Amino acid sequence: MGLFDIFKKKKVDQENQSAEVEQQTTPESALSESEKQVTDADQNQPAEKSANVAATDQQNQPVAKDAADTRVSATADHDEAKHEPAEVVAENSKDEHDGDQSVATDHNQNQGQKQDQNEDQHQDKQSNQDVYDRGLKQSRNGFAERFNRFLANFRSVDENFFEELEDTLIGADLGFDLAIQISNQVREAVKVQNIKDKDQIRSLIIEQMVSQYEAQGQNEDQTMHFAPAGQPTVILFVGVNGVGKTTTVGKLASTYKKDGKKVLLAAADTFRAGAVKQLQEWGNRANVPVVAGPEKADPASVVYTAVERAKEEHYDVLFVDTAGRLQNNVNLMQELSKINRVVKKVLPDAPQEVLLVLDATTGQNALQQAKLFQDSSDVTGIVLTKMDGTAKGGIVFAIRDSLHLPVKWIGFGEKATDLSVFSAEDFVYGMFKDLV
Ligand SMILES: Nc1nc2c(ncn2[C@@H]2O[C@H](COP(=O)(O)OP(=O)(O)OP(=O)(O)O)[C@@H](O)[C@H]2O)c(=O)[nH]1
Repeated sequence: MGLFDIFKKKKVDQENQSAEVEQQTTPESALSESEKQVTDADQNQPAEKSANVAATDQQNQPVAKDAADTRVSATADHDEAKHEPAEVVAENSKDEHDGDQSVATDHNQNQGQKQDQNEDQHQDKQSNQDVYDRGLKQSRNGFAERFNRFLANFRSVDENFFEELEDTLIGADLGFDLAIQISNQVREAVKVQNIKDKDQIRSLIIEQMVSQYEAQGQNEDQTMHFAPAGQPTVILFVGVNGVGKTTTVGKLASTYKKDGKKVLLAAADTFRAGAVKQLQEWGNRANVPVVAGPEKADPASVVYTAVERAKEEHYDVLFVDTAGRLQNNVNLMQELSKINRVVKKVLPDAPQEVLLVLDATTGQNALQQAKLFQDSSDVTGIVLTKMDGTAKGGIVFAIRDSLHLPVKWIGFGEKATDLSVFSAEDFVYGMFKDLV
C-alpha cells in the first residue's frame, strides 16, 4: 500500500471511529422513543446518567496513552532492529521446558503476551498519531489556510493556476525545485485524468505531494545504528547554534535511560558559556552522568575522556553535544573532524551516528546549513526540532528532496517527552488530514 493509500485508510478509520464515539456518547439519540421508555423504566436509571457513564468509559479507554511511553517504545522498536527480538527470546526459553503441559502453558502465555503486545502497539500507534496531530497543528492550519486561499480563486486549470500552485508550495517551505516538480506532475495527471472539479484537484495535489515524497525516500535508512553488543554506541550531535542540540541530547538521554540503557553525555560545546551547565541540568533530570572539562577546554579532549570512560565503564550509549558556533565555519568544521578522529582513536567503528540538528522554523536556511555540514562531516541523519513552532511544515519535504538524508527524530516542544521517532505516515496524516 502506498503512503497516500495509507493516509486515506487512516482518514476513513478515524472518521468511523469518531462516528462510533459519537454514537456511544449519545446513546439517547440512538434509541427510539419506545426503547428509551423501556430502558428508563426497566433499569430505573436516568438517561442522562447512562450517557455520562458511556462518556466517562470512553475517556477511560487507553487511547491516548502517555506520550512518554510512546517514545520509549518507539525507541525500543529501533533497538529491535539490532538486538534479538523479544519474540525470539520467548521461543528459546520455551524450548528449554520438557513437559507438554508447561509448553502449552507457555504457549498460552506467549499468545496472551502477543495479544497484549499487539494491543499496546495499536495504542502506541494511536497516541503517536495524537502527538503528531498536536505538534503539527500550526503547520496543518497554516498549510490548509494557504491551500484553501489558493483554491478559493480556482476558476479553471490554466497557466495561472499552476503559477499560483507553485507560489503556494514555495510559500509552505517546500522549496523551488520541488514546487516545480509537483506542479508538473499535477499538470500531467490533470491531463490524463481529465480533472476539472475543484475537489478532485484538491485531492490530486495532496496525492502528488505525498507520492513524490514517498518516491524520493525509497533508499533512506531511517533506523538508528548501534554498535555490536558490549561496545558503546557513540552519537554526535552537530548543527548551528540555537537549533536545539543540547535540548535534543537531553531528551534522548531521558528516552534511552527510560528504555533501560546505560547512558553517558559529553559536553563538547565548551564555546558557549552556559552550554555545559545546560547539559548538566538535562543530565540531572535524566539521571545520567555528564563528562565536562574546564571552561574553554579543548572539546576534543572532553570527547576523548568521555569515549574512554564509555568504553571502560561499559556504557551503552554516549551522546556528544558539540558547539554550534566558533569564530568561523572553517574552525567549526575543523573542530568537528577533530572530534571524529578522536572518537575513532578509541573506538574505530564509532561514531555510529552523526545527527544534524535543524530548526524547522528557519525554513530554507536550514537547508543551507545542512549542506555545509553534509559537505564536511559524515552526517547520517537529521533531527528536526521546533516543528511545533512553524506554520509551514513543508521543510520535511524539502529536506528529503534536496538533502536525501533521513529525518530520524522530530521535536515538538521543549520538554523531555517532546521528541518522537520520525514517522512519515504520522507526519503526512498530521499535515493533510483536514484537506482530503
Ligand atoms: N518549541 C520548541 N523549542 C525547542 C525545541 N527544541 C529546542 N527548543 C528550544 O530551542 C532553544 C535552543 O535550544 P538549545 O538546545 O540550547 O540549542 P543548541 O543547538 O544546543 O544551541 P547552542 O548551544 O548555542 O549551539 C531552547 O530554548 C530550547 O528549549 C522544540 O522541539 N520545540
